[in-house]
Amino acid sequence: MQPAEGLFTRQLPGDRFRDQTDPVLQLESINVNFDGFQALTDLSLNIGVGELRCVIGPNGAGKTTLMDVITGKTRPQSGRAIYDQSIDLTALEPAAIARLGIGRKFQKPTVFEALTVWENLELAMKGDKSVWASLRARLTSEQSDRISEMLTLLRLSAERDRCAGMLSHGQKQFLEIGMLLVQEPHLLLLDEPAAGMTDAETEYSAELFRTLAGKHSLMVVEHDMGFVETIADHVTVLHQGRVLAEGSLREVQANEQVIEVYLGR
Ligand SMILES: Nc1ncnc2c1ncn2[C@@H]1O[C@H](COP(=O)(O)OP(=O)(O)OP(=O)(O)O)[C@@H](O)[C@H]1O
Repeated sequence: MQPAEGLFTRQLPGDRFRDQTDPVLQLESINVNFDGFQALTDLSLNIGVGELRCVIGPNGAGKTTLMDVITGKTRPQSGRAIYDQSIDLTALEPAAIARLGIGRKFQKPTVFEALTVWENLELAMKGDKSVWASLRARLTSEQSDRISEMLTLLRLSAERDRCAGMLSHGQKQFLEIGMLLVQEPHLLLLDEPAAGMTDAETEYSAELFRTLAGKHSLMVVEHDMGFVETIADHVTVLHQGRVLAEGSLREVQANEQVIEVYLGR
């Protein structure tokens, strides 16, 4: 079936066969063991095309390890991570996985502080060249328009010529999300994106993620339940490396085991 127009930012080989209910990512019985410590156990999880999934869980539940498996940083002892219904990510290197359209944002923003906001986006868009070669190469007018649009979306238009190091923590977080978005990812992995943001920035993050879902698939690891409540269609609760519960936030909050893990009852 043809996907809805505008659902994908760039074509993947499987696009013409799928619709929004199809998975972009299928984790199947993933096991990760670190020197005898079992960090993920038989973990299975599907993310739909255009879905916004929140992954929550107490400290040490395995959320970071899960993202590390998807991005190729950690290789599981067993299990598969099928992307685009055909590619097993567990056999690929991190750079190859990024090229397939999987972008990851870590908790701490990593922007080039000495460069301007515009230059940061320009570099991210041009990708793999060295910094100076990249900045010397001219942008096409289409690329410039795309960066301008991104600045508007991120509410950073007034900051375009400021050094990124001068931005607030929240603005740096937005800039880094923009640096991922100009690379047109299909699947975005975001680790506690609202941490350290002001209330207004958190509110805008929620609005931004809801706008991005549909066009991109998003997996958001988050501790802030208020934030999860405002963004998530679907929540997965991890505990001790396993999926403890899955469903709407209301459903998982009513789950006895989840209440026990979170509230210690
Ligand atoms: N390289 C490693 N070697 C040994 N143990 C590890 C390694 N990486 C993670 N672990 C362990 O695996 C478990 C899961 O860790 P992980 O960082 O994935 O949890 P998390 O849910 O992201 O926690 P947090 O919310 O605190 O970030 C933890 O007990 C951690 O100590």
